[in-house]
Order: sequence, then C-alpha cells, then structure tokens
Amino acid sequence: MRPPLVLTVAGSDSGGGAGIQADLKTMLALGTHGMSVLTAVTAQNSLGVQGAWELPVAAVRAQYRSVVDDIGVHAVKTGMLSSAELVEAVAELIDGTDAPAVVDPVGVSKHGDALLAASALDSVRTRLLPVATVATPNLDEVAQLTGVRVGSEADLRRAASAVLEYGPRWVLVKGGHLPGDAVDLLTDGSEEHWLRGPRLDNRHTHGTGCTLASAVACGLAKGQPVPDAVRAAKEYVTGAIRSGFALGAGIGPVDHGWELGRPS
Ligand SMILES: Nc1ncnc2c1ncn2[C@@H]1O[C@H](COP(=O)(O)OP(=O)(O)O)[C@@H](O)[C@H]1O
Ligand SMILES: Cc1ncc(COP(=O)(O)OP(=O)(O)O)c(N)n1
Repeated sequence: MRPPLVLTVAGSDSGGGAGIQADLKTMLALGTHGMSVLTAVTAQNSLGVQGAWELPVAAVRAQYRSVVDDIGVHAVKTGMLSSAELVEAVAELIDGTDAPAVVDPVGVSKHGDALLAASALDSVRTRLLPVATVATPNLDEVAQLTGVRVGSEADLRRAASAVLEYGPRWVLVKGGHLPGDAVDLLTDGSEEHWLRGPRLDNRHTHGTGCTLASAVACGLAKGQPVPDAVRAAKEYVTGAIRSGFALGAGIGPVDHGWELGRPS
C-alpha cells in the first residue's frame, strides 16, 4: 500500500541533526514517504553553522514542481528558507498546492547562527504565514516576527494571538526555551490545546524544532485533525529528546529512531 506523501522544503544540515536530514528521518520513522526540496546547503556540526549557501529560486521551483506534478503530496513542511525571494517563491508554490502546510519559520539556529535574512521577515509575515495550516514558531521567532517577548507560560497566549494576526489557520507556540515543563500552546483563536511535556535534562537537543514540525506534517498527511497530529508529534519529539545522544564536541542530535531501540 502507498504510504502518505510528505514534502519538506528546507535547508541541508551536513551534521544530520536538523534541516532536511531531520525531516526525512522523522518521515521515515512515522511511516510516511519523505520527499525534499532543498533551499540551501549549510556546513554545520555540533558546534554551529560554519557556512551557508542558498540555491537559486529557479532550482527550488523546479524541485517542487517535479515532486508535486508527478508524485503528488499529502502535506508540506517548510524550514530554512534563507531569503525574501525564496520565502515568496515557496509561499506561492504552497498557495497553489491542495495540501496542508506546516510552516516552521526558522530564523536562528540553537547556536545563534542566522538561517533567515533580516530582510526576509516581512515576507514571512505577509506571504508565508497566511498560507500556513499550522505555524510552529519558537519564542525567538515569535519575538522576531511580532515583537512579543515571552518570559513565562502566562505570555504564551498573547504570543499565539500575535502570530495568528498574520493569518495561519493554527499556531503552535513552542515554549521549549522557557524553564520548567516543556509547554507548548496550540490554538486557532477559538480552541486552545496546552501540550505539557516533562523538561528533559539532556543537552543533546539539536533538531527539536524541525523534528516536531515534520512530525506534525506526517500526522496531517495521514488525515489526522490538527490537534491530534500535534499531540502525536509532541510525544514523538519528547521521545527523541529523551534519547538524544552526544556527537562531536557540542550539542548532539535528538534520536529520530528512538522507537526502534538501539543495541547497547
Ligand atoms: N529539554 C527539553 N525537554 C523536553 N522537551 C523539550 C526540551 N526542549 C525543547 N522541548 C520541546 O521540543 C519541541 C521543540 O521546541 P523548541 O526547542 O523550543 O524549538 P526550536 O528547535 O525551534 O527552538 C517543543 O515541543 C518543546 O517543548
Ligand atoms: C539547515 C537547518 N535548518 C534548520 C535548523 C534549525 O533547526 P532546529 O530544529 O530549530 O534545531 P536547532 O538548530 O535549534 O538545534 C538548522 N539548525 N539547520
């Protein structure tokens, strides 16, 4: 039987913990067929991003059309889009595709390296967020996009409302950077779903955001309603963080294959 088809439009992380690599591993782990449109290449490892190179808009459009026009797609996920030109091209492609879209508005890596030009923020607000079925900003991305600074769980509702102003159907504000429980808020402005996970004491968390957004896209591709897809994705990323492992000298990746178990 044909598995659900999920497409990631994102950048490459040479270290394999985030970006396209995290997305495709998540898609395999969750029983879907993963496909990719590469937007940029990064030289990246456990210590940070050492270099980044964008692909031309024409190359991004061509990859997208190749996949969607022949194979088809049940859900799209976006990650690193790098520039205003790429953000606008991808927003237009998504707008013309009959599939839900999970938009992870990736701005800065865990190490503080910029993955999106400052000049692209307005295109994210006005072009990309309006075509999102679910937007999944972390707290730094909420601040960049809306100016709302979240200092505690109580601020998450205000942050979510500010993002919803730009037009995504749902927003999942990730509270992973707050102290205490790992609490995220999913809302469409009328329903609210609080997702509370234990704070795991593991520094090897590279790729959490990409993994969560891809897992949501997998659920949507399977036909799950947004709240169910997000709940399942939160469980998957929590397991992946619990099993995150050391690699290199810095922050290691989450374990996308945690449900498979590993020989000790
Ligand atoms: N130490 C942690 N323990 C448990 N869950 C975490 C931890 N860090 C992040 N999370 C969860 O991982 C997901 C991704 O969040 P976050 O790390 O904030 O995203 P990003 O990678 O975009 O910065 C969220 O569900 C968040 O609550
Ligand atoms: C190529 C690329 N895309 C996205 C990210 C950010 O990934 P994220 O899951 O938010 O993980 P951290 O960087 O926060 O660990 C990336 N680093 N590289």
